Amino acid sequence: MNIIRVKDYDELSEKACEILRDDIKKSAGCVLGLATGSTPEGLYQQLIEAYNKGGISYANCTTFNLDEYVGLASDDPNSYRYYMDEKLFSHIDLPDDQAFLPNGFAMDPEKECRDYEALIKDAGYVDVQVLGLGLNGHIGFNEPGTPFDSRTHVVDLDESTRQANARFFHSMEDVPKKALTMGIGSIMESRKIVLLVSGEKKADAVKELVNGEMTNEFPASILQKHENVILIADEEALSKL
Ligand SMILES: O=P(O)(O)OC[C@H]1O[C@](O)(CO)[C@@H](O)[C@@H]1O
Repeated sequence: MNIIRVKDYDELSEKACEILRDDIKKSAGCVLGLATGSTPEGLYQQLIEAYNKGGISYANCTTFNLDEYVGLASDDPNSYRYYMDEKLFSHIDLPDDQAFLPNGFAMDPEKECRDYEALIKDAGYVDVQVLGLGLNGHIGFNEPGTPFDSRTHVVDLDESTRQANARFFHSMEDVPKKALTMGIGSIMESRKIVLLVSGEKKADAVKELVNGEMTNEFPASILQKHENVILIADEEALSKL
């Protein structure tokens, strides 16, 4: 794992933007894997700024997001589709029909998961996947105990994950109990992974990620096995290494 140490969150966002921008420029048909949560927000802002300066186009890119809550419509401000539209898609020239997220409102969620896998395969798999890190080591919504070879699937969210995300909802009861997520096996097929971690509260998780044993009780530990992972982390997140 290649670790890039940065001073703070702003530098983390700039560094991640540089990497993605170079990949997008290198391959016009770049397939991007995208994440939600608080951590990539700065990256998306940077990407918008870079786009506004010119010289970069998403017209031939395809994007696949990691996950989506079950039961939230795309116009629900807490859905990840809404998040992506607001924070990135509506500001760049990525065509709507090239931006994919699992449909949390699908009538048949299992079929939706199979179809999502097929779409990723048809696109030639993900070139560069952006990832955040959950406090319990989750990647996407793959909670502890998820098999390393899992494909896109429906998950019951951990109570700790629901609590961590409750800040976005009116009350704890409003936080969905299920989600659709790309599996760990699906994530591992990405050619390159850019993992973003910021802040002191993630320091224990980073220590486990880098020095812990590889176990599905800490899903992100599988990344030790991937040949092309770049961890961009700030000083606080790296403070326990
Ligand atoms: O960046 P945050 O908000 O700390 O979230 C970390 C991870 O948790 C999730 O938000 C899911 O709980 C992921 O989407 C994200 O990668």
